[in-house]
Amino acid sequence: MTDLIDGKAFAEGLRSRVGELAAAFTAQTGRKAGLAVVLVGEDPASQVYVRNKGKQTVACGMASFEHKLPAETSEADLLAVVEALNADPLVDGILVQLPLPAHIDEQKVIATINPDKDVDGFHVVNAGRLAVGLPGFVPCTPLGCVMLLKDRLGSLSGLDAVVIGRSNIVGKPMAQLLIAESCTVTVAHSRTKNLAEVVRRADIVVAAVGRAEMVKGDWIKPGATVIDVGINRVPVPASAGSEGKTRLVGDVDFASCQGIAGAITPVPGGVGPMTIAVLLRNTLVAAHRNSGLALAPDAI
Ligand SMILES: NC(=O)C1=CN([C@@H]2O[C@H](COP(=O)(O)OP(=O)(O)OC[C@H]3O[C@@H](n4cnc5c(N)ncnc54)[C@H](OP(=O)(O)O)[C@@H]3O)[C@@H](O)[C@H]2O)C=CC1
Ligand SMILES: Nc1nc(=O)c2c([nH]1)NC[C@@H]1CN(c3ccc(C(=O)N[C@@H](CCC(=O)O)C(=O)O)cc3)C=[N+]21
Repeated sequence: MTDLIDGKAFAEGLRSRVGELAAAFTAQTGRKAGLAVVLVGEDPASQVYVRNKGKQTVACGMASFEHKLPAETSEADLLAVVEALNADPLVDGILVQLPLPAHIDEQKVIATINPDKDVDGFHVVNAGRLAVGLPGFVPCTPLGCVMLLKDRLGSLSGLDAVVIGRSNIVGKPMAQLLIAESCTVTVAHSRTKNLAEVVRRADIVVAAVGRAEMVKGDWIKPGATVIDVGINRVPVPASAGSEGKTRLVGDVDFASCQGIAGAITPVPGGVGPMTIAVLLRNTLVAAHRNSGLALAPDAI
């Protein structure tokens, strides 16, 4: 039997702990922890994310500041918005939605965010801290994946992990976190030879590819734990009344993994909700640090 890893339920629990600590923060400081989200243009994936995030930030007792800028916004204007947020004492965390329009240099924008407000963990300072094992902000999606893995498996020590994807926001930090958990980590990507065979060695498979249902059940070692990071919107197969409708699927072919994987995250309801819950957690950690308040490392 393949167990379902209920990211939605786990994320709800995480958000309720964040909510309690956010209320305590407000009682102590007389203000709410604040998260600013900057969205440039109308990328559909980012819009899904912003919609869920805004609601959940407020539901956790934190302040949400949304800055929606037109797609034609210049790089200089965006950098000025980020600098204003860096200087704003009510803003603890800053998230600039990626991808940005092609005329804006993403690295330049990320480099402008104060690393102490970089709740996405994308700034080179935080990437470097993660690489050398210093405390800092860790990217939300991979951290959420590790939380689910540890909840399911306990210690990850000595397990073989294959991460498919090597992006700066998911694949690379995911590999760093799994190394820190003492997994033996393989990072696969578009040039990997015999991908199915590589994946078949893994006790843990993390798919972050951006290709709908690419990873098949017969690539999975029986009993392996499968974490599907993919968020792909695909058309519903043609039938009466379904014209123009879409649904979300992951990078893993969920149906063919049934009866083979030991456990698997669904899409939706798996990693996506964890990303937002960890973002709120990181914002609360930032609020404490930026106010000089202590927060036990294992408090959330
Ligand atoms: N659930 C969540 O909260 C989040 C979900 N996502 C989703 O996760 C997925 C990955 O996102 P992201 O890392 O930003 O994507 P990127 O497009 O930045 O990276 C994709 C990676 O997959 C690799 N890849 C592409 N095609 C293949 C292939 N055929 N075989 C093996 N590897 C391949 C690429 O290799 P190469 O480097 O060689 O090009 C690249 O390293 C997407 O579906 C995205 O929507 C992203 C962020 C958050
Ligand atoms: N700076 C930055 N940081 C990000 O973390 C970031 C980003 N930019 N750009 C876009 C991607 C994508 N991403 C998602 C997070 C949650 C869901 C999510 O909540 N998904 C729900 C489904 C939502 C629905 O029903 O449509 C789920 O999987 O259950 C989706 C997508 C974060 N990203």
